[in-house]
Amino acid sequence: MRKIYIFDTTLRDGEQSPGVNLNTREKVEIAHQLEKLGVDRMEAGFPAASPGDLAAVNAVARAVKDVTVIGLSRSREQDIDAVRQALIGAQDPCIHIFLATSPIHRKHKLRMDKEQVLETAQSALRYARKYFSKIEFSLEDAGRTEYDFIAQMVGMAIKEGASVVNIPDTVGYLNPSEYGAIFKFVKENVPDVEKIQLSAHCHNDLGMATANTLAAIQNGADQIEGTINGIGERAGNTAIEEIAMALATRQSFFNATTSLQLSEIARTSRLVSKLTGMVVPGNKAIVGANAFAHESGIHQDGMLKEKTTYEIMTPESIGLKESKLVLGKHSGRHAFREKLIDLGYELDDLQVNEAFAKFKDLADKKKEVSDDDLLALIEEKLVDTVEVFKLETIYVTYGNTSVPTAKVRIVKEANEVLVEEAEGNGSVDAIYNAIDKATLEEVTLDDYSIKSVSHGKDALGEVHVVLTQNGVSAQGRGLSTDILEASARAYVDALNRLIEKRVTFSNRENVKL
Ligand SMILES: CC(=O)SCCNC(=O)CCNC(=O)[C@H](O)C(C)(C)COP(=O)(O)OP(=O)(O)OC[C@H]1O[C@@H](n2cnc3c(N)ncnc32)[C@H](O)[C@@H]1OP(=O)(O)O
Ligand SMILES: CC(C)C(=O)C(=O)O
Repeated sequence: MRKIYIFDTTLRDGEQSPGVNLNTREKVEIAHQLEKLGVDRMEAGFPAASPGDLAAVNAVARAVKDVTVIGLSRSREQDIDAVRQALIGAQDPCIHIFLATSPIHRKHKLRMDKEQVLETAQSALRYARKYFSKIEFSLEDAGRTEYDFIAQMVGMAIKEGASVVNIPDTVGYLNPSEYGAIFKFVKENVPDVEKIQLSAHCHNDLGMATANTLAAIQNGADQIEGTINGIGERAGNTAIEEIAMALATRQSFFNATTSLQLSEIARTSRLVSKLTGMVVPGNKAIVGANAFAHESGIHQDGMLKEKTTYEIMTPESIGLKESKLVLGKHSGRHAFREKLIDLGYELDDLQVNEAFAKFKDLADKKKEVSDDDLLALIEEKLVDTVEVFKLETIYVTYGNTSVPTAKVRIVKEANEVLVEEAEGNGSVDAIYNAIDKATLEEVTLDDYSIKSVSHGKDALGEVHVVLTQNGVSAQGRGLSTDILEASARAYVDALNRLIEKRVTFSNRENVKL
């Protein structure tokens, strides 16, 4: 199996993401983690960019031991000197020199013709060769460069002592068959190409960075360049974790592997996200929060029966603990029952069905149903109370300059419909006055408390009330994503419990008689 060398440029091209600025301490922390991940080479920065970056590259060079540390340089002596200074103390230093080769860059940016580009790169390589035994040369914007000029530039770089030649798709313009074809062409047409390693470096402007990099591997690339989480200039670079997992998951197809410790991927991704401030989208391949999460009932059922139905790789392989079955409105009974078992509840079919119906109602109102929401629902369901009064609807009008009013519709003993309206000194007071009017129960409210069961704006609110009637007290509990509805439910629940107590007491007295 072919080994593909991993050139990580999180600390250079990744840092070129707008808004990202890593200080020396942060660069060193990421570098240590990249070393644990097992990258072969790491580009620590662009030393000529600023004294701060030069110092940071130097700190990385001194900090890591088992990785080649690289500094980027234009084809200019002053940049090469900055890399020399930055890599003092590195165990295995390497300079990365680049020059653009495409007609657009030649004409508008460099204002050079082909001959000048060739000579500028040649003299930079000659100068660098005096100080570095390892040199990578990049043909910036190779993706839009004429084939014959690519061949000429690669041939020159080989002659001038480059050990790696990189053929970047700098602006993410190519598709996989076009990018792969360049590698095939170079392999077949450039003399002595076997003396060097060929490298792929892709950008994600059209979302094809990973596909293009894999195409390069299939066509002979020895090294791939990329960043953790795919961060980088504009739409970013090839995500290293995607290449590593594609090669690992489809090993027999690509017949290529890396030396990465795959189980360090998740940790590395989290660290890079934290220190760069670049949040990983939930649906990002491999490292997004949803990459191993399943929400829909049919998928969850499949996962519970056999994980390979919906997972082509395991979360453990990238260092995560386990897959997640997220309960939401698309979930089914299998996953719901499994979650209840996890939470310590073994319910019979009837109880599961009742709780499931309540859960679906809640899931229609909430994006995700948390464990706390479920516990609250289940515990409410498990206590059987006789429902003399059942709250059907409430309607509240409130304005800070008007008197709050509430209208309730309550069904008594499953057949009598009670509808009443009342005012109050607040919305909850108006609701409670309307319930009193409808039920004709005379009670005093001894306690009212409210708390949030879960987090966020759509959290379930839980209201507790204590009602007293003729010296007998009962508490009630109401749950809803709306606190007024939770308040009404708690009140009606307490009324039902009071009535239950009343019936129990009178039965006891009858027995005594
Ligand atoms: C594809 C890539 O990702 S390449 C890396 C991109 N990264 C960066 O640019 C980050 C670091 N850059 C910087 O800090 C600054 O651009 C510096 C310090 C390198 C240079 O700053 P300045 O001297 O002010 O030049 P500025 O950035 O405005 O212009 C770039 C100059 O370099 C030239 N240039 C661009 N690429 C190269 C190259 N590979 N080799 C030689 N010269 C180059 C441009 O033609 C331009 O030259 P000019 O001033 O004669 O017109
Ligand atoms: C310096 C080179 C390799 C680069 O970053 C690019 O072409 O995107």
